[in-house]
Order: sequence, then structure tokens, then C-alpha cells
Amino acid sequence: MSRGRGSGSAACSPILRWRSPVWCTPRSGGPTTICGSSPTYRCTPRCWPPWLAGPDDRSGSPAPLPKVGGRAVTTSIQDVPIAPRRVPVLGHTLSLGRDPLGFLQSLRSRGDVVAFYLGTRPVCQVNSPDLIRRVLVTDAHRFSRGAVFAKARQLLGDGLATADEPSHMRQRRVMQPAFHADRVAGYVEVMREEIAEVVAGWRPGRPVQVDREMARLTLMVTTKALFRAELGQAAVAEVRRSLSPVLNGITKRSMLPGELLERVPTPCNRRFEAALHRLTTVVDGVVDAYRASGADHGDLLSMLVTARDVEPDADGAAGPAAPAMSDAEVRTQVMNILMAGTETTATALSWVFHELARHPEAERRVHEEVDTVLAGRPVTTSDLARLPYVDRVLTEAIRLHTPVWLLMRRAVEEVRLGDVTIRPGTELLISLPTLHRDPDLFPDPMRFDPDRWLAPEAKDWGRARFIPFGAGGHKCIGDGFAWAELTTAVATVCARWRLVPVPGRQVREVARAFLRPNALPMIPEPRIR
Ligand code: HEM
Repeated sequence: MSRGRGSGSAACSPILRWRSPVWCTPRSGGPTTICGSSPTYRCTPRCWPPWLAGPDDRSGSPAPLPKVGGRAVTTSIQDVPIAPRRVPVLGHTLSLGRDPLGFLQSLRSRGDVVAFYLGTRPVCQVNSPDLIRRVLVTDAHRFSRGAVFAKARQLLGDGLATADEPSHMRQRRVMQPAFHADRVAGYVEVMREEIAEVVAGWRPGRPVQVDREMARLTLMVTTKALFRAELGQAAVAEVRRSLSPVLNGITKRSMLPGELLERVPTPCNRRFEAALHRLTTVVDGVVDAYRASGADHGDLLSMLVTARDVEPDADGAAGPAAPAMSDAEVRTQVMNILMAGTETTATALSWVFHELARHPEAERRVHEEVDTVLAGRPVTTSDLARLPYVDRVLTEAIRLHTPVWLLMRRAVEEVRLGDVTIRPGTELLISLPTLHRDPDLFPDPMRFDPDRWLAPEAKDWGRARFIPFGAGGHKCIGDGFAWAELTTAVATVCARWRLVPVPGRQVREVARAFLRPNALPMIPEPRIR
């Protein structure tokens, strides 16, 4: 089917998503202001393109190019429509660098699959929801994760967020229980306490940088959920100090061609290496201590340390259980979760408060619902499913400002997508804002309208047209955790505070590792009830 309509069975209802099974899809095999009423969303280009000269994700060497008459050719996309205004040598790099979101969205009307060039290297953007589903879900075995992940894997190790098959499937099986809905429910108290601690520092009328506050908040929540035991507290402080420089360093390095520049002992490289060393040392120390104590602290790290892997035998029956991960593997997983689970949720929360401030009626309804359900007491796990309007606000904010804005894959075999043939080695790109802002899928897409999720057909949208957490075997393992955290944070903050924009400050989308606001200064005002 060509692009335009998703169909078929429902995935997870947006309202119940926070407690839905995390693996709910089958597997196989110049800046523009966005304050006020401007409907135009563009972003400030930075860090682009991260995968330009990345190595092949499986072998660590460049992807093999197809050969014609014994000579390598630079294109493997002969029958794919090509974006206009390609410049010799540079390809479309400048257009993309000037306005990444605008450029990618401009490709939507040109076909289900459209190619553009980064320098001389083709990348195919997949626009049709049904073809996206094939790439991520039904034909996923024909694709690997692509060059960006290869770089991250070099720096972080082969963890869940970076691994390819078959290693990925084993890791997923071992990690899944730590993110089971029952386990996530147990983290809500930690989440609420950490959120309350951050908010306790706010003073009426004194501006706070909401984006930074949310980054602090999600880091506190993730580290507490990871290392709940007392012995983890020193580690928590060190992680908080080192994580940000490590994240920034990885983003920068994923853009560098080759490894030469990384080896030059510049102050920047030295800071990155020192922070990475501190982070790995402290995580190693905690893993040792957890291993030695053997106790279950009810946190993620306990789950990872005590995990046993039961490999199915040839008949599919359970084989003998064995320790699932070495200490080095546990450390890699911890690092992966810290990287994947903090800025994503922080970015989503920032956009939620930004949109609430711009839509007083939505804000009023959130306050009304929170007051009715909580009646002045702290939020609990059972409240999360009783906040349907908050749920719709979160869903709509994440549709409009999808934090993970690019998914990348690389074809490992020839595959036919609609009318075009994708050759092995071709990089594919799925631009989630292009999908989530498609007027054929979401009428008046730039309008923040939480009630669009009341439409009866909305329950099917999670199948193909609304996939902020991805889909298929790599679907976000932390989606339930993130949803619980988002709901708890919004309910806790909105029970006491309104966040009002600082007058005259413009908020822009910045397409870095995540699609985040450039800055979000806001003024906390105590609510008068
Ligand atoms: C609003 C918050 C979040 C968003 C929007 C988000 C989005 C995503 C997306 C789109 C993917 C799929 C990437 C791909 O297909 O290439 C993903 C994967 C992943 N996410 Fe999240 N995420 C969020 C929060 C979290 C949290 C809180 C955690 C952990 C505590 C987490 C851990 C992971 C991991 C480990 C993966 C890799 C899964 C795999 O490949 O099996 N994420 N996330």
C-alpha cells in the first residue's frame, strides 16, 4: 500500500501505553521560532550528519559498494527518486545542514522512498507508514542498525541499545524482565521522590531552566532506579558529574570521519576520556559490590547482576539456566541505559511543559484532572491509569516534538520496498517528525490537539503512523518506564506549580542527538486552588 494510511490491529492504546507489554510487536528474523502561534517548525542544525563517514555496522569496515564491470559504483539506488537540487560532490549536505527537519519533510511529497546524497553517499528516506513497518518489523531481518550505532558501539560496547543480531536478541531476552510492567510499577515511588526533590528547589517567580531541570530530574530518576542500594549513592553523584560530558563526546565523535581526530590529545578529547574513565570505573565498582553482596535491592542493577539466561534448545524447550552476563557486559548495559534513558525523557518533558504554557485550556484541564484524581496527595502507581487527559497531552506533545527524530537502518540484502529496489549496503532513514507531522495522517498536524487521540481509530495509530518509541525487535525497552516517569512528573509538578514562559524568550527546536529545545527558561508560579 502506498503512503497515507495505517491499518490493521491495534498496538498499544496511548492511554495504557505506560503499562503495556514493552515487546508488543512481532519480530521476524536560519532557525524558526516556535513560540506564539507560528505553525512553522524548523530547527537549528547542529551535529549533522552524524553517520556521514561511519564504518559498516557489522564488520567495522566501509559498506561494500556494488560492482559493475568490475568497478565499484557510487550508487545502489538506480530506481529511487532523488531529491532535487543535488550539488556535485556535496550532494544535499548543505540543504540538510541548513534545516534538517524542513529538508527531510520536503521529501515526503516526492514518494514512498526518496534518496538524497550526503556527499557522494546515498541515503534513502522511507516515507510510507507501511514501508516503515516493513523495515522495522516484518522485514527487520533484512536490515542491520546502520553506521551511527556502529560508532556508538565502539565507544560504549555491545549493549542492548547498540547491538545487532544475534547478540541483540540474547541481550533483549535477558534484560526484558527488568522492564516488566510490575517492575516498573515498583519504581514509581522512587520517581515521585526524586521529582519532588528537584521541584522543592523552585522558588515562586524565580526563573528555572526547565530543559536543564528536566535533564537533572530524569538523571536522578534513572540513577536511583538503577542503583537503589545505599552503597550506590557515591556512584550516583559521580554518574551525575560524568554522564553529560560522555554523552556530548559520543555525539561529537559519531560525526567525525575515522578515528584520527579522536586520538589527538586536545583538551576536549582529554575531558571526554577522563569522564568516560570515571564513569566506567564507578559503574564497575558498583557492579562488583552488587555481585559480592548477592542481595536483590529491587533495582535494575540487581536484576542485571542476578539475571540468568535460559537458552531455548532446538525444540524450543527451556535449556539450563546460566549467569546471563559478565561484569563487563553488565557495565555496558548500565551505560547503554544511562545514555538511552535520560535525555530522551527529559526532552519529552520539556516539550510537554512548553506546550502546556502555550495552551491555557489544556493546562486548565490537566490541573483539573490532577486535582480530582490526587486530591492533594502524592501520585501513586494506581493513579497513572486514572489520568487520561494527562496521557493525551503527553502523547500529543511527543507526536509534535518526537525526541528520537531519526531511525537508521542498513540493508544487508536486496529488498524491494514498494516500487524500488534497495541494494545491500544502502543506508535507510526514517524521519519520525516527517511521519508524525504528515497532514494525511494527522489533520492540521502542527496544531497541539490532545483530543485528536479521542478518535476511535486512534487506537490503531500506534501500529504504523505513530511510533515515537520505534517498532519491532528494537522497540524501546524503556517505553513503560518512560511513560510512568513522564506521567508522575507532570502530575507532581502540575499539582503545585504552573510554569510560565519568560517573556521575550524564543524557543527553537534543535536537532542534535535528540530533538530538543534550544533553551527553555520558565517561571514557576505556585498554583492557587
Ligand atoms: C520519552 C522517552 C523515550 C523515547 C522517545 C525513546 C525512544 C526510543 C526509540 C525510538 C528507540 C528505537 C531505536 C531504533 O529502533 O533504532 C529506543 C530504543 C531503546 N531505548 Fe528508548 N526512548 C525513551 C526512553 C527510554 C528509557 C527511559 C530507557 C531506559 C531506562 C530507554 C532505553 C532504550 C533502549 C535500551 C533501547 C534499545 C532497545 C533495543 O534495541 O532493543 N529508552 N528508544
